[in-house]
Amino acid sequence: MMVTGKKHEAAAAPSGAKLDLSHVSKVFRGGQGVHDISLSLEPEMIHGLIGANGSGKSTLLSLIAGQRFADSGLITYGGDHVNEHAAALSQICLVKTYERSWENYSLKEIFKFASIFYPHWDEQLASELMDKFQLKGSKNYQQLSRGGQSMTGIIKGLASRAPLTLLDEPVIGLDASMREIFYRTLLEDYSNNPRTFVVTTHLIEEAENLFERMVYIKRGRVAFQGPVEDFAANAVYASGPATVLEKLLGDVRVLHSERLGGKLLLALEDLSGPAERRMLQDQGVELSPVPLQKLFVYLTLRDAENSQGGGNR
Ligand SMILES: Nc1ncnc2c1ncn2[C@@H]1O[C@H](COP(=O)(O)OP(=O)(O)OP(=O)(O)O)[C@@H](O)[C@H]1O
Repeated sequence: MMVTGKKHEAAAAPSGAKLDLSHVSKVFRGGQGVHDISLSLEPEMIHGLIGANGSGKSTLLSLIAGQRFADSGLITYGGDHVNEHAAALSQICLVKTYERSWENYSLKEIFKFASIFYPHWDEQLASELMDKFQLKGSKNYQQLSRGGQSMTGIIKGLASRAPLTLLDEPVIGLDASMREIFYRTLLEDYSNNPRTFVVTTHLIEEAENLFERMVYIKRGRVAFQGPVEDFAANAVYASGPATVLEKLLGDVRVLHSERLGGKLLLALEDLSGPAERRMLQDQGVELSPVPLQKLFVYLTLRDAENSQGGGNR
């Protein structure tokens, strides 16, 4: 995706602070929530936060933004405890999927409040985005479509220029062209004003090019954190003669299987190394990468099937 555009003239946001979570837990009645999460998010990167429905993404974001208190553990931003330092909070902008506190307010009022709260607010960017999304300042948040409500959140998130911006499912309800506007604007603004983003989404295929780092949450625990490439590196599609690949069916490493005539397609995790890859290729099996979205779907389905047990990821 091309990233071009002019620089906006808002006050430069201090960037580069690190977010650290140490043994953070928040457990709701029923046992769900987040459990013993330790994470360090490198500054000035776009981090993807992915996980199945109910895995704890929104809970984690609200803890980071200081909007919930953890039962245990410590969250610091630039060394300051997020629940105790108002200064740290004005540097962190959380955009929720739906903002109850915005009900009864017009967009003009919402952005006015935001401009007071966020010291690096960029009015010019906010008004450009309102034009791009064809939003009127006089409209009430509640009167907007689901997509319009997401656009309002996106404008708050981007125009806040907060050094740490947390976007919880920002593209819900947006059609394909509006999602494209969002992805392009995010990249453009990030490149002109580097800062840290954490973005959750279920549309991984679309967003994967945005992400430099990824955190994968499984049932409230961090199952993976690191570069996106590393997440997918150990999985491979193997497509070839059923007679060869059938021997692997039943192997715990098989994430997915599909028959196509006399051929079998397997998604395999953790092939033991180049020797095993060569051995399969010598028998007419083609190996290719598993797209991130597919891998996520296979892992999530396996997780749901084995919810009593536990895999590595
Ligand atoms: N206030 C609450 N009281 C009780 N349980 C809660 C509360 N908030 C969240 N939970 C539970 O905690 C778990 C994690 O919820 P959370 O909203 O963080 O998941 P999520 O990964 O954001 O899900 P989704 O992708 O569906 O938005 C879920 O099982 C949810 O039902």
